[in-house]
Amino acid sequence: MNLFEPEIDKTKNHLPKDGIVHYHGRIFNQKEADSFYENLLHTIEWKNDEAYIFGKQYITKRKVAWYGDRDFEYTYSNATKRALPWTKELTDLKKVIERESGETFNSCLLNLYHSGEEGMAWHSDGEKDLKKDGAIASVSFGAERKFAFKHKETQEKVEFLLEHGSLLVMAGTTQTHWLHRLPPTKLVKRPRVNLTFRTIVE
Ligand SMILES: O=C(O)CCC(=O)C(=O)O
Ligand SMILES: [Fe+2]
Repeated sequence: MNLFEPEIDKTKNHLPKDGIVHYHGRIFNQKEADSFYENLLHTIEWKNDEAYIFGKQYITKRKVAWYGDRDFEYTYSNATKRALPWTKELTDLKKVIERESGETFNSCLLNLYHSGEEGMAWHSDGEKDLKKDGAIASVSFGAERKFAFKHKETQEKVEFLLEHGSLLVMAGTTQTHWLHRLPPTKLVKRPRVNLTFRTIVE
């Protein structure tokens, strides 16, 4: 037992109702996490995201990339994207995440936030291409950032600090009843890479 780091209960549901969120904490040690972080920054085909809102095109500062088992098409914010084939590191990472979470995934959306000024607004990942109530595994590398859930009716909030090399799993009816966001902050200057492993239905 480590007396200095609090034990994390990976089986604890952090949502009080209407969904399941498990936080596994840091599942990679410092060296492994540093290595994935550097590797992902340099090997992923990062692109600025585009969204169409009321027909007007917006380009995000945050960069994104999408990988999958096949060249899936995936639509959100009225823009259609096509998945790239898994890289060696993503395949390795996916295996570890599937073992740790007990779930399987066929695609991954990656986000690169250059600093705390970039975040993601309240949303849920309930697009029609996604498996209904399918688990989403969120892996974080780089700067530690706050991550929040808000219940769609009661506005109840649950917050996390997503650490370097950590895993958070959203499951059950989480996307139906809860929103989540990555709040922007002036306090964080370093980049963060996030991967969300998902299941697309064909
Ligand atoms: O960066 C994060 O931690 C969350 C990303 C997210 O919610 C998404 O890609 O749908
Ligand atoms: Fe999301």
